[in-house]
Amino acid sequence: MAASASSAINLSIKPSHTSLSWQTHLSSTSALAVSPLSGHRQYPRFVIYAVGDKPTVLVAEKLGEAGVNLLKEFADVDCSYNLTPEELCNKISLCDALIVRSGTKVSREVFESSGGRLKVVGRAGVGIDNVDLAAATEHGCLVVNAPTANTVAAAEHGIALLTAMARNVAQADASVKAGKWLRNKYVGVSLVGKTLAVMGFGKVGSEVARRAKGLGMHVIAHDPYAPADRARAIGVELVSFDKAISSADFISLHMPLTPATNKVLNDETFSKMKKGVRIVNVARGGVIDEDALVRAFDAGIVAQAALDVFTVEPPKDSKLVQHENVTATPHLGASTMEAQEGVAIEIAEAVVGALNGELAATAVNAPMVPAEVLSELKPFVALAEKLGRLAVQLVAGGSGVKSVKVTYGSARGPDDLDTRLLRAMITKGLIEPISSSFVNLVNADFTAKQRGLRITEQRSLLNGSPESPLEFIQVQISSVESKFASALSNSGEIRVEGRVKDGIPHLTKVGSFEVDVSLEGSIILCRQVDQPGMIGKVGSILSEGNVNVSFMSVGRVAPRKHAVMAIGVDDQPSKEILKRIGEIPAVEEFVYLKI
Ligand SMILES: NC(=O)c1ccc[n+]([C@@H]2O[C@H](COP(=O)([O-])OP(=O)(O)OC[C@H]3O[C@@H](n4cnc5c(N)ncnc54)[C@H](O)[C@@H]3O)[C@@H](O)[C@H]2O)c1
Ligand SMILES: O=C(O)[C@H](O)COP(=O)(O)O
Repeated sequence: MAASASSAINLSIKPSHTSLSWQTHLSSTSALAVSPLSGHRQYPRFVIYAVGDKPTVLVAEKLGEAGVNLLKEFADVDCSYNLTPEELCNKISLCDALIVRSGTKVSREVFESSGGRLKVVGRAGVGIDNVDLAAATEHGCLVVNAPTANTVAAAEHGIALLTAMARNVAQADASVKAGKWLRNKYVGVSLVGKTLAVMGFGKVGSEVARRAKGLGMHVIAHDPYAPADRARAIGVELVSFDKAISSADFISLHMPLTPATNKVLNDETFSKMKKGVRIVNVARGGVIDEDALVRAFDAGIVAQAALDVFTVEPPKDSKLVQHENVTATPHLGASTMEAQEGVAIEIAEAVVGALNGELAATAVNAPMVPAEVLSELKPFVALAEKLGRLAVQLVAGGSGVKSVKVTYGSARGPDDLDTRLLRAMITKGLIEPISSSFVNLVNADFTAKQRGLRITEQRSLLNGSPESPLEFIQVQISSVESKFASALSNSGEIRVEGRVKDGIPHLTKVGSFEVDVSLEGSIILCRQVDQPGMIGKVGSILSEGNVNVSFMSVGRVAPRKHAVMAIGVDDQPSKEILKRIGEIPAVEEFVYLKI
């Protein structure tokens, strides 16, 4: 049995194709999108996460009863509140999903302690600043949130704080209860005609703006990412940061806590504000430099502040909380009966869906793939993974699998084919057979980058009908040796190509040889001198070994020259059977591949 042979057919893109290419240097975050969607969407079942018989869900903070009941229909539910970080780390290796609110830090240690079992973190609310998203992604753990159910509650609390602060409600209440009657001390300020700057014009910010307009305020907003037409529709002018803070009588904060918004109100920005400005914060404590706010009170810049959120919660020995011009609430923005019920249902549905293998509409660290795109790509997703598995099993040595080129043959325009899912599944197929990594849509790009695997994607634009999203997928691995030399293209890469036929993935090219074998079970690839009786010889050896053949096809260079036989088998042939195939005189090389 010889080790190699040269390929006689040159695989090239057909003359009718034009070639269009783009390259994706994979990074851990570039392909990930924060969900722009709100509300519930049903995605088709699409198993990406390993699912046990009955998963265990740890609910680490109080969750509305309806949500807990929904979880119980599907999973074993462990409601354990007030866990220390150590207790959480100890428990987590027994859990498939974790549900938290803002009071639990889901740190890198939590993911590391999970031993790979934790597949979903559900944040029963909006802010995900308490979840280490990078660590979640690296560990292939999906993070979902419940972004819509508490919007109105937070906006109402913002308005409650705004009006209570302006009329000293909390301070006056405390003094009356202390037996005092200080009518002159607690003279307030009016809201009507005053300028309110809404910082962060998202879901909560725009609801606050709407309500403040109803109170007769002049509302402006700052949000670098908000669409101007949404602001216009509510009658709000979008302005620069400096204009917003310098012209406002009241400032209400509604942006997420990010590196860009961390301590965005600080000594410098307080110094630009009008004297006597009043500040409301129902977003995140970290957007205000709390020491600078105390200094701004002392300097007479800020007259009052109403704060629902703090850098550290609960705040410890805080000069700020004790300040007489501060109205404080213990992170109550989302705490209405209605919001908590809604959030509990929203997160329970998202977590159950994710454990069932659905792609969550509220995924925070995975690409959002619309339902219709998913359903048409589904057979190609299976093909992509199988081609990755086949290609990597053909590698015999060389400099390691470092550079992989994927070509998608499609009649669709470049903007019409979302390849993130396909790329993730090819990556899964390439990496899982040669490592202990568990690769899914969440961590595929990250895992590839970690392993130094560069995947470039290229489109071969075909002339045919754009009805089907794809005609073929081709996977090429460069700078490696192959254990089946016929799998090498003329330019020396391992090359496999497949198509979907009647919904079933097929291998249609190996190196330069055209074959046609369905990618089910396993495959024997065998190169031989093309001569009569070869199919019979191999077939009878397999049948003597009780190996069922599901599919067989032969691709050849020319009659009586070299041919590659692809044989689909349902059962694993014994070593003895494989040896006997190799001993057939006309067989030049062969390989058995598990798909
Ligand atoms: N206190 C509570 O209980 C409570 C309840 C709900 C939400 N929240 C918090 O309120 C905030 C807003 O929630 P949401 O549901 O409206 O989120 P959202 O994502 O709908 O809106 C946030 C907005 O902030 C904008 N933004 C981002 N960076 C900005 C920047 N540098 N400057 C100005 N704007 C910026 C975004 O473009 C977006 O429009 C979050 O921090 C959330 O955690 C708190
Ligand atoms: O981001 C949020 O949704 C709010 O801050 C609510 O947080 P909570 O769920 O801890 O009340």
